[in-house]
Amino acid sequence: MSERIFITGIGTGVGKTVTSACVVEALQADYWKPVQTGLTEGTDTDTVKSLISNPVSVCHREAYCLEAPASPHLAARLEDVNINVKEILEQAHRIQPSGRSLVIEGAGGLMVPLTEQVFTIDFIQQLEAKVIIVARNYLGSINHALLTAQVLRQRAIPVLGWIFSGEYHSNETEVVGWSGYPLLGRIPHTALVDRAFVKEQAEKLSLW
Ligand SMILES: Nc1ncnc2c1ncn2[C@@H]1O[C@H](COP(=O)(O)OP(=O)(O)OP(=O)(O)O)[C@@H](O)[C@H]1O
Ligand SMILES: C[C@H](N)[C@H](N)CCCCCC(=O)O
Ligand SMILES: [Mg+2]
Repeated sequence: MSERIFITGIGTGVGKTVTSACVVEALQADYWKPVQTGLTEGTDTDTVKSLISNPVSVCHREAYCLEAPASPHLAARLEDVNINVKEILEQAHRIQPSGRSLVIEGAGGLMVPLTEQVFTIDFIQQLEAKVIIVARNYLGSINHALLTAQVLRQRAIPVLGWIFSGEYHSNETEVVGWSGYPLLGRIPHTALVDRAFVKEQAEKLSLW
């Protein structure tokens, strides 16, 4: 089935990339990070490439790789680059694998601006993608998680559900209940994020 699955988060640094690798592995899907910002610690694409072991998945080249570890709109401005969302959407059509899903990872959360006019949530809508929300437990995460769910519901964007990353907290169960979206799984904290861990976690996810 040729689905577009957009991996968003309740913010940045919540585990989207590791979760993307698990979803890619579980579905033998392709992976794409259209806009990468911050290059000093390597790219999410290279991270996912290093974590998947199935022979089918392809990790596609980013549409934009920007130096500054910042919002895409700002990182682009700092490099005098113009992010062209129309061209990114055209690239999405070109790379969509036939008969398999494309896992697309955003930068940060839903309201991160790609340009001064187009926010990540607008981009998701234009991609006609279904969404997986990645959440991590920290003081303040209930608010971030429910705001994310609320905006997706208000924009009638199809949501597959939640994947929680890191240590379990009882808040998870309540956030799932309050949001009305299902729990697809959780990816526990591990001392070593490697292929074996991703393969093991991929087998536990209930994605359909
Ligand atoms: N299950 C896990 N166990 C241990 N460390 C993890 C786990 N998941 C993610 N991490 C680590 O947490 C950090 C942030 O995770 P990750 O890069 O997946 O976040 P992100 O949401 O993709 O961030 P960005 O918005 O920059 O794309 C990384 O150093 C990653 O290796
Ligand atoms: C640089 C980092 N790796 C992220 N991809 C960028 C996240 C941008 C967040 C913008 C914001 O919400 O303030
Ligand atoms: Mg990432």
